[in-house]
Amino acid sequence: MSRNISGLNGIEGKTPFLIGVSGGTASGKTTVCNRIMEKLGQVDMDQTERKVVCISQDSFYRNLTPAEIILAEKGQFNFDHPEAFDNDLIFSTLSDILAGIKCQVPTYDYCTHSRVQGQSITIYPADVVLFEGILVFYVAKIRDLFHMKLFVDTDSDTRLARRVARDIKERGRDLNSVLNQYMNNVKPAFEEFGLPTKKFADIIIPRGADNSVAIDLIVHHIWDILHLKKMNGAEMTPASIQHPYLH
Ligand SMILES: [N-]=[N+]=N[C@@H]1[C@H](O)[C@@H](CO)O[C@H]1n1ccc(=O)[nH]c1=O
Repeated sequence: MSRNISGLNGIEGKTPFLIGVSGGTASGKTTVCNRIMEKLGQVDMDQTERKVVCISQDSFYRNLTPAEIILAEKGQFNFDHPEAFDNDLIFSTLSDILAGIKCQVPTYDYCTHSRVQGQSITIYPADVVLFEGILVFYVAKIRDLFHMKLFVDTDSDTRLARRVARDIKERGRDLNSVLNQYMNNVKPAFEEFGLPTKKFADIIIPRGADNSVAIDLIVHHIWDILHLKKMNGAEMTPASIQHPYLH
């Protein structure tokens, strides 16, 4: 989802500030991204037009083989495993985004467990790009692309309650299949693959989108970095602010 916080003006060729947002299923990753986009608009009103874009890792689920589709329809395919994603496509797409190149992102359908043929979302060059998902920090070459890494740390019982409500309401599931999938795949995969990536985060956000103090701090830091970059980057940067985005 892309949001123009003050008018469309993606800057061709400029390197966007790339933020990775990870956390367990239903931890509030997407809501945190939306709060950051909204608040950046409020903080940044006096700046030149700035474009902020949010992309989901779920858009990059790989195509399944016919046998895997059958497993998925029985709730037995592990969508929480790193190999469920097209990681090479994620890497090449984020690399294009960092080069300021317009690119396409696939459209994924949770009900058919497959990409919608012939449909994609165009991502135009932006100032800030958020990339959110359960395993965005798992693959090192992808993890190393981010200028900032956030981990949304929400209690697992809260996440399960939200997940049950969401999957029944939005993804056409029944209670038993959601709980079985959670116990057999989602929970063990998060403990084996997702939780260990918390150590790569620059900022861990307890309670997710409810934590307005953390989100305000993050938004003001993003604004400072963008503002310093606009003031011709490193030579204007106080020694106290050393950030890879500025060099
Ligand atoms: N099952 N399961 N878990 C994954 C994962 O926890 C979550 C990631 O947003 O979406 C779920 N997911 C992904 C693809 C899909 O076709 N169906 C689905 O339920």
